[in-house]
Amino acid sequence: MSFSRSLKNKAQTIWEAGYHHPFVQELGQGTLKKERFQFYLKQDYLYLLDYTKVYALGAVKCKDEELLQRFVEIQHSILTTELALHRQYMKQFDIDFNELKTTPTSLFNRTYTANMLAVGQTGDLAEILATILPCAWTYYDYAMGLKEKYADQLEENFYKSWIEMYANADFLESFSWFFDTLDTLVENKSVIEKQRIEAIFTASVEFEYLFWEMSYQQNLGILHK
Ligand SMILES: Cc1ncc(CN)c(N)n1
Repeated sequence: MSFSRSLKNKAQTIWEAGYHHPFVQELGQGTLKKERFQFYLKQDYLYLLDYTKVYALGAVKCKDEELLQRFVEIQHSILTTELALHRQYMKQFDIDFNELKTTPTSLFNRTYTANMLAVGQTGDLAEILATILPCAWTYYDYAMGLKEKYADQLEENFYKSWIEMYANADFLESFSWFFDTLDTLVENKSVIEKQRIEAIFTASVEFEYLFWEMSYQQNLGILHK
């Protein structure tokens, strides 16, 4: 197995813990309390805005035109397609879009994006791909898992369009790009440099787990309790 494809196995324990987190499972069953999803939606919207900036930092470091185009394309699709679905759900929840302007970004949310933005500022392209990849890969993997596991309940599931957006076969193409690019970028790296990339990847998988937990607990941070 190639270096990039084996990263999931390196983070296996936390990867599986994320899939089995009650937030994810209840989403698949359609039983997730609306307040929890509302909390998640608002935090995730704020998260995604910062997340797209990591692509911008990656774009700055691209020497290759095709790579540059990919970074910009993925950034654009998050800012359009993914955020559009969030806005759609917000409407269904009667969340006024302006509410976001006064919604504090939770302490943990800021920690996660600050970590990625730091890798974006200080890391090379391989490290940047390692920090952003779990965001896309865990969602695809979990959504595919949920779609299959709860197939017989999917039609009545309020969260169906959320699951279907992430369990989208079109993503596969972008993953092969992620994997192949990362594998090329690590070709001449030492064992220690590769271990650092694995650690960056695993940290983002852990952050993903904690994002579910934060949303389940609707935890903005100590000062907001
Ligand atoms: C926290 C988080 N991680 C990943 C994704 C999927 N792009 C997301 N919307 N939010």
